[in-house]
Amino acid sequence: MKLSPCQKADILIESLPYIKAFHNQTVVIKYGGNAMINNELKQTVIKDIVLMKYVGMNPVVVHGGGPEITEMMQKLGKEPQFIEGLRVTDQETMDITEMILLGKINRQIVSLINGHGVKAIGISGKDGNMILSKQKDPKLGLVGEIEEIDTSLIHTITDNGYVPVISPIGCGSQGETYNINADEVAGRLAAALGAKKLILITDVKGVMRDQNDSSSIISHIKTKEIRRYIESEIISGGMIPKVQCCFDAVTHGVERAHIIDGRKPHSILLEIFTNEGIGTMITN
Ligand SMILES: Nc1ncnc2c1ncn2[C@@H]1O[C@H](COP(=O)(O)OP(=O)(O)O)[C@@H](O)[C@H]1O
Ligand SMILES: CC(=O)N[C@@H](CCC(=O)OP(=O)(O)O)C(=O)O
Repeated sequence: MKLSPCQKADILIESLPYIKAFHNQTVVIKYGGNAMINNELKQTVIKDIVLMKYVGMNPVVVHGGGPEITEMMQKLGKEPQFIEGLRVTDQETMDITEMILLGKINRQIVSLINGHGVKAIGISGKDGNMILSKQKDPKLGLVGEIEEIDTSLIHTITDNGYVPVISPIGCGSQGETYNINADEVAGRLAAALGAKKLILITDVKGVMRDQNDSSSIISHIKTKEIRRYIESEIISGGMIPKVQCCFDAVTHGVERAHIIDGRKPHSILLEIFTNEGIGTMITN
């Protein structure tokens, strides 16, 4: 369907209230590894982030990369093991994780954003001692739990017009390196930055009552309902850290958190610039 110039102008005008509401506001976007399925879709996600920056918003990107870490571990003959969605991380796994997240995926996202004329800077939670962490549970090895986030480096980056791209790696008080679930980093960071919105991009339509039935999507969840959904096992596996991080964010001042489908082209724009919204919205 080809739009007339007037129809195109109408669409732009429709987005005006959203552009106004989000002007100078921080939006934390967590780009999950499962949603990085092909280069074309990656480009649409990146273009949405670039557009947000050009229209005056302040996007902060936290990326995952679980599937690529798993692939590299298997190539190197290591069997990945997860407990409640978290990767059991020995020293060798930590080295692989840092190499893939910061050395590969972070660099790729930075290059893609830079390619559109917006300047991005890639960092991990170790830079500037940003994400101070401690061991979460000895049985998980070097998996980190966030103790404190120092947002001063992010402010320095954004105040100078750059888009920060953050790998979910934390530092211990004695210089240790920790592997942190990217959803957890995004939720805590959104709260620490006082973000207006947190958007988690994944590879399902949102939270569904029945995972095999995409029409069963739950479009709005209130924080007080989350526990019931987890206890009744409607929400399980990798969706648990996601809703928990949304809970953390919206109970610490973030207005809304959204779980949306990165397989749908321009899902971020649909979420921010249209009335309908997509995926699952979580509010307090
Ligand atoms: N109620 C639910 N609705 C949708 N997905 C769910 C639900 N409960 C569990 N899941 C699982 O959560 C997964 C998303 O988490 P995860 O694989 O960790 O994504 P990501 O790599 O984007 O962080 C889905 O692929 C699905 O298998
Ligand atoms: C402790 C832990 O599990 N860390 C994650 C970090 C990457 C991540 O969270 O990636 P996704 O968002 O793509 O799942 C991992 O090692 O896979």
